[in-house]
Amino acid sequence: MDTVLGASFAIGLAAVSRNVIANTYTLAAAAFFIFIVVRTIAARIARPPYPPGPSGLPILGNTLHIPQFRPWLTYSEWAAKYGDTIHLEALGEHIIVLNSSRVARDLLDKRSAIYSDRPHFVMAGELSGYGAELPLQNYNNAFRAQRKIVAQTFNPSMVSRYYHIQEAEARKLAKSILDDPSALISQTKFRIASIIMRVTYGYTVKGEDDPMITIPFTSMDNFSRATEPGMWMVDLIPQLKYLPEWTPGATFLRTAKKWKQLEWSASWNPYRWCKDNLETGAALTPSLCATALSQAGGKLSKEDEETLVWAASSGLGGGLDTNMSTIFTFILAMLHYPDVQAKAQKEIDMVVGTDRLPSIKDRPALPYVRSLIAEVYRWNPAVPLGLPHALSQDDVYEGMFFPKGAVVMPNVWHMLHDSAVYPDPMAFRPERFEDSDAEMRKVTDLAFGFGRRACPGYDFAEGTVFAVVATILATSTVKRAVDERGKDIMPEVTYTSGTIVFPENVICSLESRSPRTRDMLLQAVSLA
Ligand code: HEM
Repeated sequence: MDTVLGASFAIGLAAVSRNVIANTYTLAAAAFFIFIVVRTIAARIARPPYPPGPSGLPILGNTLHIPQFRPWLTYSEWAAKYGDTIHLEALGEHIIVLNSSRVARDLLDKRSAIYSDRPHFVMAGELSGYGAELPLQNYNNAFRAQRKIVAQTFNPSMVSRYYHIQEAEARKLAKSILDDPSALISQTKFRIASIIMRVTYGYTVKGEDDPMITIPFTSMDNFSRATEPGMWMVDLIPQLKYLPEWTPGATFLRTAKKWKQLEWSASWNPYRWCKDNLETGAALTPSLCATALSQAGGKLSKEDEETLVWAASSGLGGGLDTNMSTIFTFILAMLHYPDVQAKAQKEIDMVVGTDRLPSIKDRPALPYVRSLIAEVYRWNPAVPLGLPHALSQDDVYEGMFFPKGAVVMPNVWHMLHDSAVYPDPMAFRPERFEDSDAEMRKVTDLAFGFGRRACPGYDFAEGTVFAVVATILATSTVKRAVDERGKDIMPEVTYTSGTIVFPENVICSLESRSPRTRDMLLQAVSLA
């Protein structure tokens, strides 16, 4: 009996203590939950509010609000409702859109010490190998070392050494479009790539199917796919990167591996060619790679060699599509605004004369052509939302809280279409600058990015764009192409979506301005 009582007592005691333990856990969990809620609310009360923006759904936040197609237009519309600074939150990621040049300057330029990081792309940056390249590189020592090399090669005092290369390719481009207008896109790509390969590796491209450019082209296409927003689940759930490659559904891992190998070849092949051909003299100087290698006597530490490889390969990545987009926008503008074209041609004829082709050194004497180019950058900037920056520590600006890690996107398109600054912003009007270089510079200061991440190829790009625009205007007139029924084709002013945008369906024909301009062009091409 005692044993039974004792056993029942023991069982009862055990039950009571299990209950007490269970209750204690429940209480502890509840207390912890309340602590987290109170702490979050307290933190929210203690810190200033986020900038205004559309209110989000629980958990998803603004995920469904984020525009995928030509997002700069939606953000531009939102500017009327939310103002210069818009806050969005998607699955815990904070996005800040800047809609005014004043705010972009205050943050991205003046506070660039903390606004110069890049967002983390798992698929593109980590898995596919593009994170080593300057445009995606985090704001760290590797970034500084690469950026120094690129800046040294393309700084304003260096760029005149490349003028003859830019002019020669511009002449070849004008002649090939004159001969075959349907080659506009392929020839522009080929000629711009030829300029960049020459000044980066001292390499002379052999033809449109030269693997030294076709491999980087494929790699750049892969890059666009790897950075496509919302395309890769692993960017939302980074832990997926730890899946074994054979896991069903993990094809992205195999794709990334292939892309990484190709990116590796795209970057190392031209570098190795340059290194192997320094002594033969085939790798020409001055050029980013050949000059750096010869200054180092052909011998670099492993770390310095990697820095050079990735710095060099950022030239095509940064310069190809941006230049192409700008040239196509110029063509589109000339089709829609023939009076602007005629006025620019008249200026070239008056200043340069009709006995020689314009050179990049003529730029200072051609204010209308400079204004026309500035208007191209303003009318339809190649990178309408800039490249996203990321914030490396918490910040407070005009009473608003910007959290560490936030992605900061300057809506350059909106800034350049602010009717208070640029009346009738959709019209192409170089006259709006009144020949003032300071006013033109306000445009390029936005179109080429901000602070410590601003485009290091700016001065060089200005040379290429000027050489192409001035050569085409001096020798030819951009006209509408004609379809098979003899009807003029006028491409609409519509653009693709994406980080770097292109006019859709750009098509034109070129007509020699005179037999004399045609002869001069042929002669320039045969000498080049
Ligand atoms: C019309 C031509 C060009 C335009 C409109 C343009 C525009 C831009 C823009 C908007 C950025 C982002 C800046 C930022 O993050 O705030 C950028 C970055 C960059 N550009 Fe350009 N660019 C052009 C030509 C070039 C050329 C010719 C090169 C090289 C030879 C180049 C190399 C780069 C590089 C390496 C970066 C990344 C810089 C970094 O992340 O620190 N760009 N460019």
